Amino acid sequence: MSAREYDVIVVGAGPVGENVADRAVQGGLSAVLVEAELVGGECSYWACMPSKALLRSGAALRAAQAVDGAKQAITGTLDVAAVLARRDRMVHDWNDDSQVTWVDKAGIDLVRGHGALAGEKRVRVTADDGAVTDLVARHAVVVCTGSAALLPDIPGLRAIQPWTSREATAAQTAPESLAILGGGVVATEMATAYASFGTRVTVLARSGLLTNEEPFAGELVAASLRDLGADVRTGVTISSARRDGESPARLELSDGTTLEVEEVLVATGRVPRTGDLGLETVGLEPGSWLDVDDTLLVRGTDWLYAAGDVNHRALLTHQGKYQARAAGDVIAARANGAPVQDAPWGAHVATADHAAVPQVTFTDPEVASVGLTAARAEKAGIRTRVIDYDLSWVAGASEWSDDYRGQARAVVDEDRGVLVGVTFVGPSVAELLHSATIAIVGEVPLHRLWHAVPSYPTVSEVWLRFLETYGRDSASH
Ligand SMILES: Cc1cc2nc3c(=O)[nH]c(=O)nc-3n(C[C@H](O)[C@H](O)[C@H](O)COP(=O)(O)OP(=O)(O)OC[C@H]3O[C@@H](n4cnc5c(N)ncnc54)[C@H](O)[C@@H]3O)c2cc1C
Ligand SMILES: NC(=O)c1ccc[n+]([C@@H]2O[C@H](COP(=O)([O-])OP(=O)(O)OC[C@H]3O[C@@H](n4cnc5c(N)ncnc54)[C@H](O)[C@@H]3O)[C@@H](O)[C@H]2O)c1
Repeated sequence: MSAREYDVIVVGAGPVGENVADRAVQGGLSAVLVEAELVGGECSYWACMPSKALLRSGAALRAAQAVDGAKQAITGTLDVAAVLARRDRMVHDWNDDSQVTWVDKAGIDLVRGHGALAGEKRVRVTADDGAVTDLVARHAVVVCTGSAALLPDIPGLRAIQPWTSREATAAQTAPESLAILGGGVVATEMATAYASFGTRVTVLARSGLLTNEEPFAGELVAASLRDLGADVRTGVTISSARRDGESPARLELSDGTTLEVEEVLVATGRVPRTGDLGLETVGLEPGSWLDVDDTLLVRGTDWLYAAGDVNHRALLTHQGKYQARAAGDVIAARANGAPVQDAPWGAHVATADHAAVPQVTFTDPEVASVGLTAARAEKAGIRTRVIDYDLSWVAGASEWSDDYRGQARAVVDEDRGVLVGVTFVGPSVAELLHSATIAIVGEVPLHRLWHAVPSYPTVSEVWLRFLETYGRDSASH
């Protein structure tokens, strides 16, 4: 059977693959998506969307409980079955019909099955029933296969069939008890969700919580998890695990204690989904993250691109979709012989991956950060000044809640007079973050930020407090 030919073949129809194909088609090219599971990927069905749905109801309840007058109206507790049903609606009951309709309308072809490289510009797709479709690309193959949960090599751990993020986000009931291994984003979000369901949660974090963030972020999240009833243990990990039949899992911990729990969630990071991708047919190492340049081209090739989690630049949907726009557009530009804008901040490069990656962790309080932490900025050799501000001191915070707890930090590059990092920790700070992203990407000088006046009384007045704390030269003259 002869191979079907397209300008661009995209392997993996998660949020990133969908966007690469869309941009390529908008650039006048033909594109095909290859998908082994559900169109929409991990993000739509087992990650961003279901996890946020599991968190939102508890956050809404606690927000109302923090305001006198509203709290008196609350007489019940979280309805866990209703939360899970809302999550089911959010993931369309794990049915991808609506996304397939979008792909079709966007003018993108779809081939279902497992895709693997079969030499330069060639992809072989094997469907569940064993049927094989061979594809050949005129211009580019783009790998957007994402990542999967990493299971550390701990004796007995695999045998007890622990939950990963997939089982935690797709659960149909809340277990009575849950141990969570890890202190990162998945661990803290799922600890928040399950603790609010009434599950007895134990977090086992070998270092602190959210150690990639400013130190106060993990401290505030740990305190609030404890308020929710979770047992947060740091400096400890699982040494071995065992489960007999249907009985609880028995965990031996590194501090010599034991823990018996109904379920164990392993949230210790990700591995690339490249193990069975045929990388060896093009001289690359199976199972490795794909190293790309700023146009998302895999180094050492002129036809293979990788975008999203699989290139390990920033494991976030929005950042992967940003890369996808650059990749789809640069493939079209190169195919059409149009100029390539690959200078920093050009249309065809993912410069923000290095300078301004925004991330919100939807714990309670939320952690919203962009750019460098103070420690990272210092390590990068930037002459910094750190501005700290207690978010509860702004008028908007006291209006928002009767017990507002939050903290904010801005990191200034003293030589350039611009911000290089901002972190907000507090209730509902997620929506504040984009202001900081714009300030960093736009390299807005601090003296100009004085003219960006935040509305009174909103939490965004923290921007004015940052500036007042930093000081204004003209005040002393
Ligand atoms: C619990 C959890 C919560 C998260 N929450 C957020 C959040 O709130 N916000 C955020 O920005 N990020 C979040 N993330 C991260 C986010 O899910 C990922 O960054 C995002 O899904 C990456 O998109 P992607 O398209 O690169 O990969 P994926 O979404 O993983 O999609 C890859 C697709 O490729 C397919 N595929 C893989 N191999 C093959 C193959 N060989 N052939 C054919 N198809 C293949 C897969 O089936 C899948 O559909 C979360 C992650 C987790 C685990
Ligand atoms: N809201 C969001 O944007 C969101 C939500 C969930 C996940 N994500 C993304 O998904 C990715 C994966 O999240 P994650 O939480 O799995 O990874 P992570 O890298 O955030 O955290 C991993 C945690 O596991 C610990 N760990 C690693 N190996 C271990 C071991 N062998 N034993 C014990 N502990 C170990 C680390 O110390 C760390 O605390 C992240 O990069 C994150 O950005 C984003």
